Amino acid sequence: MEKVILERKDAVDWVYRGEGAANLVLAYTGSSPTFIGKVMRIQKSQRNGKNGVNGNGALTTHERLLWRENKELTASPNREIVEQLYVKHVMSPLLGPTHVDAGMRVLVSKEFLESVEKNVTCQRPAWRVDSSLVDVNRDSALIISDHSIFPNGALKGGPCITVEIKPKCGFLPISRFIAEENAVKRTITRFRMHQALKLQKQEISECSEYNPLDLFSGSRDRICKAIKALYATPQNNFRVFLNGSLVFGGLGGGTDSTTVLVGEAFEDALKNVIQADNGLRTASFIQLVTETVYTSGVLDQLLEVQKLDTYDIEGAIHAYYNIISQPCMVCRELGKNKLSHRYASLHSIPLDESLKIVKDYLIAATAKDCSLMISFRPKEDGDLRSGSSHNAVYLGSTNQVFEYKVYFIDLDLKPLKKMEDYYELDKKILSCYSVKTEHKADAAVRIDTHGSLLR
Ligand SMILES: O=P(O)(O)O[C@@H]1[C@@H](OP(=O)(O)O)[C@H](OP(=O)(O)O)[C@H](O)[C@H](OP(=O)(O)O)[C@H]1OP(=O)(O)O
Ligand SMILES: Nc1ncnc2c1ncn2[C@@H]1O[C@H](COP(=O)(O)OP(=O)(O)OP(=O)(O)O)[C@@H](O)[C@H]1O
Ligand SMILES: [Zn+2]
Repeated sequence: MEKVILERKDAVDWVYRGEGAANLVLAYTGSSPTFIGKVMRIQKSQRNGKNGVNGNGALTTHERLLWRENKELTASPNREIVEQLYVKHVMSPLLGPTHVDAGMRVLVSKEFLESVEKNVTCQRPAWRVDSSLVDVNRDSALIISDHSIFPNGALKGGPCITVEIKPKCGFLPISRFIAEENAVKRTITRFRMHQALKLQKQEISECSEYNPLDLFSGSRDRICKAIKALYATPQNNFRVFLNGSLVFGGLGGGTDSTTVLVGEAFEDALKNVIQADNGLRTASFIQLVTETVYTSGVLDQLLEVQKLDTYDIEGAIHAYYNIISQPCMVCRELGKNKLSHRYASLHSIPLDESLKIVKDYLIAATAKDCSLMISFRPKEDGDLRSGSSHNAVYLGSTNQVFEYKVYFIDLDLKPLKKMEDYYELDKKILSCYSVKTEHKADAAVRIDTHGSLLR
């Protein structure tokens, strides 16, 4: 960890970049070489007093058991160090170290955090301010490379455009532990079903047409379809930054927040990057992102990690109860139901096996929730051979070559306790989706009856 301690006076150098449910991210505007080209990720606390299930402490006893093979994690004195080491020792080897920056921790004083909080409040979305605030009781924050610029600064080496994508789960589960009445999970993506629940809860105003299976398909056409859908309904799955400033998508995470620069304004923002006539740049940009996702193959690696979830929550939840040595609440509920014997086998497996099932499930959960940031800058010599540490991609429509880099962000460790929430949310998503499809089926029958009557 850096020996410096950031004090109140240092807060002015850090400006609001964005946030998610759990963290606030700031960009550096000062002149210290240690921080140039970096962002700071600060943990937040929830105003309702519940700090989610993440908590502030180190690993719980059961989590220590779960991660016992990762000595670095179990030896960590607090959650912040655990989080950083989880990225470094668990996620980075799985996703490829060239795509992950685990960051470095820096000490911060309470006054620094209080000052940062005060400075950025007016830029945060009101609903985020209402629900969370900077946790001023932490004594460190994470310093990570700013993935929305290239390492040598914002503008040196030409303009940089970055797309941030939160792809979510890219496969359909096939676990034999999925109950028959939930078979829809095998054919409809979790993303699509979750959209119905989010719509019902008014978290979004319309359902996205984005299909994660397209993005992960490995087919150029389907990847392009996915990017177009993300552009049409960005929610919290798609953002674009120009030289580190947000130019498209919602500010502050969340699913349906303010969209900045649409249509012509976005076309305009692209003008120094994409050499096409006005009105044609957005289409070329979508092509560039498509081509890069396709040729980089970076999502193949992510999909492999997501697929560590082989049991689905309907299977993994039983292993969870084995680990915490408590009566399985799920089997208890299913008690009188004849289906419960399906899960009996899971309660007689060795502890090691339960630990592996749940550990893999949680690693997969991280991979299903992370985002990737892909940055581009035009390559002046037009040479596809790299010549630098970055890869290059050719954009046919404008005859340009771009250097690009890909990084994963938000690779947080999911707390063990969240298994129960995962099970409950899965039930909610399914029940909301089933009600919706039943309504549709009813309506179809009514139309049909009506139609038949008219014939
Ligand atoms: O459960 P999901 O799929 O809704 O994912 C949650 C995300 O919702 P999303 O559907 O992507 O809008 C959610 O994102 P938002 O807050 O909606 O932007 C978080 O990423 C949450 O993770 P954590 O609790 O901060 O560790 C995510 O929780 P995890 O399931 O990854 O633990
Ligand atoms: N290394 C980085 N470089 C540039 N921008 C970043 C970086 N890390 C995060 N950001 C920006 O900050 C936003 C919030 O960060 P992050 O996703 O880590 O927050 P979170 O609270 O963990 O999110 P979630 O709601 O998914 O839990 C991101 O959506 C991204 O726009
Ligand atoms: Zn059970």
